Amino acid sequence: MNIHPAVNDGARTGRPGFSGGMLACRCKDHPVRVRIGAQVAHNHVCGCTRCWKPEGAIFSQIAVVGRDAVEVVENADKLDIVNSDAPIRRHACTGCGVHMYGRIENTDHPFYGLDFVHTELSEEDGWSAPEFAAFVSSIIESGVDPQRMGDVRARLRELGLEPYDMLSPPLMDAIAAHAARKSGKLGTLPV
Ligand SMILES: N[C@@H](CCC(=O)N[C@@H](CS)C(=O)NCC(=O)O)C(=O)O
Ligand SMILES: [Zn+2]
Ligand SMILES: [Zn+2]
Repeated sequence: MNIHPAVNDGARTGRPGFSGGMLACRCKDHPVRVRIGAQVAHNHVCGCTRCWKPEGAIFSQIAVVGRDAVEVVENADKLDIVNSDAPIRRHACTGCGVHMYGRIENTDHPFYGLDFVHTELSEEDGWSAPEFAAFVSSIIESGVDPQRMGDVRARLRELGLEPYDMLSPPLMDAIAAHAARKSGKLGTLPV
């Protein structure tokens, strides 16, 4: 089962002190290069239909990093936004189709300030390893037989990637806290 090449044989662990590296698209000529000037956080595999996946993989692998740490350093003219209406504007290479970074422009979005990147596009070792599996049920929308979902979730658990049908509890909590902060209810209900 090809969950994702970066995790199929067990994911590499991140290196303490690692502070970023270079991403490159898959074009042989004039590849787009994006410098990431920090370690990523919340690395995970995502089963949604919108995130870029390598050929044959059921999931993408995606992490976040502060937008100030993301800089396109070569062939920026090859980038185009996949869907400007999506909350995450995925900047993809028009040559090879790889998504180089996803950016949120809505300052009210709970994750504003964070960009989404695929660390597998880097040759460096040391990026934080994927920690969980998000949007797992969404793989059905890509064509996976619903009857295979038990096996997929079992395989994810075997790989140490707890499956969630949206995001992990810390990220879901961050989204809810953002909403509660806006409504003025944050922390007002004692438990
Ligand atoms: N079931 C939908 C889920 C799409 C979705 O909500 N994806 C999440 C995870 S990447 C998201 O935050 N999307 C925002 C966006 O695509 O801009 C699909 O697979 O297309
Ligand atoms: Zn390319
Ligand atoms: Zn996704």
